[in-house]
Amino acid sequence: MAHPMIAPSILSADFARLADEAAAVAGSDWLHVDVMDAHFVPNLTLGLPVVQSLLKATDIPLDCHLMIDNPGRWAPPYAEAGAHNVTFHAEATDDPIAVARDIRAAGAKAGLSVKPGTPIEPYLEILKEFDTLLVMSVEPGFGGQSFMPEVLSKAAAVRKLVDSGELTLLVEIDGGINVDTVEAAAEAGVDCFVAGSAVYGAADPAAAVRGLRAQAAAASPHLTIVQ
Ligand SMILES: O=C(CO)[C@@H](O)[C@H](O)COP(=O)(O)O
Repeated sequence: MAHPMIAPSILSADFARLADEAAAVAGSDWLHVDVMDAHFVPNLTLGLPVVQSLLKATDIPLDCHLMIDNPGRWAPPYAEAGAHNVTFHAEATDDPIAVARDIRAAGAKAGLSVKPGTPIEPYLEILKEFDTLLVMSVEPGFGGQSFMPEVLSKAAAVRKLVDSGELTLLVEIDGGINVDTVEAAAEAGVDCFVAGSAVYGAADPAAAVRGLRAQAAAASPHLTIVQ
């Protein structure tokens, strides 16, 4: 049994008030931080200095999702800074194992992310080097897009390997997660749900987090809320 983890994405928050926006989602399991470089994805967000400041402003573990080229160069400093998770894209490097090992050696959990069109089969063998698999359910780059249900087969395939004891990692999903989609993701075997607009667009973001967690727990036999 796993606790359904909710990770609000600050991409949908007010960047001028990040400390307050982190406080607004108290009770979240992780705070998802989208780092975009305008090369790997067609958008530019924030980098290491903002993450260093956020680390001082919140106790919520930071789940840094690097949508950047050359993660081998840029990922370890996020781990050294104190990020809980540092996730990079399979499509951005020829040597994901080396990047994962560097992240872990620097003290963080290592995550591998795949775009919607990237198959998971070529990466199954190396997932033992990772603590999380982040399945993108929208094209990375922007919040507020529609959920792509066709990616759920990837989450389900990895869930099977976790349940059979062949792998130990968390299955995370990112993009278009809201009250209409969270249950399908939970049924597919997701452990951790990133939600941007569904949380920060809500009148009460902390209540939205609790609501998504309760929906996920109710939808899947592998999830139960740990208080
Ligand atoms: O990584 C990304 C987008 O590239 C996500 O983290 C989005 O920020 C999720 O936003 P919503 O789809 O939940 O609005």
